[in-house]
Amino acid sequence: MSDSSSRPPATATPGHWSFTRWNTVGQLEALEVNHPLFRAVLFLQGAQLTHFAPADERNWLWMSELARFQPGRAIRGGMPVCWPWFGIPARNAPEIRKRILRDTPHGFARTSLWRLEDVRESAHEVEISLSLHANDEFAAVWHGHAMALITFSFSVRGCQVGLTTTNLGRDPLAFSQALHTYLPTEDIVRTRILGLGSSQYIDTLQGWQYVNQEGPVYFDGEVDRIYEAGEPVSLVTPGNKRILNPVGSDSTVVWNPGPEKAKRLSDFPESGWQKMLCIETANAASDYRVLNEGQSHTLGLFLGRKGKRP
Ligand SMILES: O=P(O)(O)OC[C@H]1O[C@H](O)[C@H](O)[C@@H](O)[C@@H]1O
Repeated sequence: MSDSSSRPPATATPGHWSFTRWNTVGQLEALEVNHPLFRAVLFLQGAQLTHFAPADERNWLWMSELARFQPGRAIRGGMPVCWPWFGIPARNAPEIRKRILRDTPHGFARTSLWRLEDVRESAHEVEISLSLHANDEFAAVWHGHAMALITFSFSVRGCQVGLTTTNLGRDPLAFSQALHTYLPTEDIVRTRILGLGSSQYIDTLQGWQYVNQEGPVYFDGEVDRIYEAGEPVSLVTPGNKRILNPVGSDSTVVWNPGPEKAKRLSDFPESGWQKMLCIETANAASDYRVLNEGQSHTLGLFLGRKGKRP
């Protein structure tokens, strides 16, 4: 269900662009970028990217065929923004937990309406910025005052994302977060991640104990790990090689629900776990951040082809 037009939704700043237009998908507004060199789809809800690919290539992001596009409902797939906390509140540091008033995972940014700040287009690149002002409007959910500004830069080389958090409150702000990238694979058991080989991880499925990673990460069933590493990683699937270079991150979450959890997940096909995985560029577990009044921190990533740099 999609209605393409260049008419902005009532809440958005109008703009005149060559490659970017408004599109309604289900009940949500999205910006659709159809540049001669690449295509992208970015939702105002959650500032969630659901599609990025160079022209004539398939989506570099995995999207659930059961995803629903409804106000207040997390979109299953693409690149959800987990902010201002990652994971379940109970597993966050006390300074983060004390600000959380509703027991929902991954914060409220992914289900909130972001504001379009800017669209900048050129012959080689399109940049889109959106903001979320977390103030009294979120007082029932979270106690704090902060601004999130996210910028996506799309080019034929790949997709760059920068999420800057600024503490607008007086007290120190502790927060955790992730750019929760869903990636496709042709076959999860023939998929591996390189670059995490000399780190340790928290295995959330084994009582949150620390485990040393040796060699590439392989998948054979459910995987849910927080690596204490912010190094560039490579994803090698039977058909593709991608790189994911983090910025401002010292933790990387690797997740695949496996066959049992797949049945319990919302908007997720039962066999979907065989065709996807998540590599989440994060500030999670002990890598959470604290900002004093007026300070900012940027978490970012570059998703590209292996062997090519931004
Ligand atoms: O179902 P969601 O709230 O979107 O969470 C999906 C997944 O996100 C992260 O990767 C967590 O580590 C997982 O434990 C969780 O299942």
